[in-house]
Amino acid sequence: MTPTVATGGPVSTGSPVSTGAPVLRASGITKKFAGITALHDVSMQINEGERVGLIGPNGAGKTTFFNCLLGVIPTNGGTVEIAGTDATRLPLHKRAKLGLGRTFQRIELFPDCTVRDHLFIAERVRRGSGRLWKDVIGRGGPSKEELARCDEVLELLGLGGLAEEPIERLSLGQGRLVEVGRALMTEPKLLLLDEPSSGLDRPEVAALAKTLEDVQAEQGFSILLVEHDVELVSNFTTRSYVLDFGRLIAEGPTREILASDVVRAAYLGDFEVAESELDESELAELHDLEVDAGDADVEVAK
Ligand SMILES: Nc1ncnc2c1ncn2[C@@H]1O[C@H](COP(=O)(O)OP(=O)(O)OP(=O)(O)O)[C@@H](O)[C@H]1O
Repeated sequence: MTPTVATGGPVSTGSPVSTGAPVLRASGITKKFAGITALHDVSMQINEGERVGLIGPNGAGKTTFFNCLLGVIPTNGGTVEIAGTDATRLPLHKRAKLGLGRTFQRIELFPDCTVRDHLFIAERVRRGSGRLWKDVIGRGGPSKEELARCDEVLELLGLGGLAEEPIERLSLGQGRLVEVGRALMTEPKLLLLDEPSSGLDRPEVAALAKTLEDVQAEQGFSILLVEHDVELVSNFTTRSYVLDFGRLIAEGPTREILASDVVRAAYLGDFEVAESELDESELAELHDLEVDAGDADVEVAK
């Protein structure tokens, strides 16, 4: 299908969005920092059970958009609806209660706490049971029920055998799964993944993607994936949105989007450099970007 350009709006392939109920509706999100408009009137809809990508060059506004959805930073305009509830004025923790879960790009775990401890703390926060003060004075150990729920999520992620391990003994890939596990304890309707492939090699990325797919199939939440790894986005998501200089320049089925001229020019165009000018690690990164998406192969000037 040939993408069409809507006047003044993003390229759209016109293919239908999944028909599940919306878990996220963001409309007209605008964010200004001193001197720059980081997001101009950006809208997005994600439906039940979808896996959606958000891509764009460095500085395009992906993290800013993510933070606006989560309520980490205030917006200068627009609305955010989570599972049918207007969340525009709600703080972070209330958006989490409505069903927004997240992982961090830089792993934010405590090195000497165990894997199970991380999930247990998330479970306490989810329940808002008011027992956190007891934890502070060392009298708030986990109940059988809480432990069972932590272990259920750890099993789901294939981390059952690592429950007692301190985080510092884990590989980066396992650490990312703990991040995911912590987010799952809040029973998200939409899981926001911030660059989960960062620092992982190809087999680790493939294993992470497979685990996420399996867990999603079991639990039915939706995923918004912010990623630089185009191969992962291409294989993992069915629809994508593309930001460039804070504007939405394309949206639609991921492979069609990646093949569109406007996206290649804005996003992949960054990589149209002579191979001879690249060092080994840059060549490896470029190789990762050579996505076979119909005619979407990245052009490399020889
Ligand atoms: N706290 C801030 N104060 C001022 N400017 C900011 C702030 N956060 C982001 N920006 C600017 O907003 C724009 C969008 O940045 P953002 O980090 O959202 O892009 P990004 O697409 O996530 O980039 P990357 O892929 O490199 O992470 C950039 O010009 C950035 O410099």
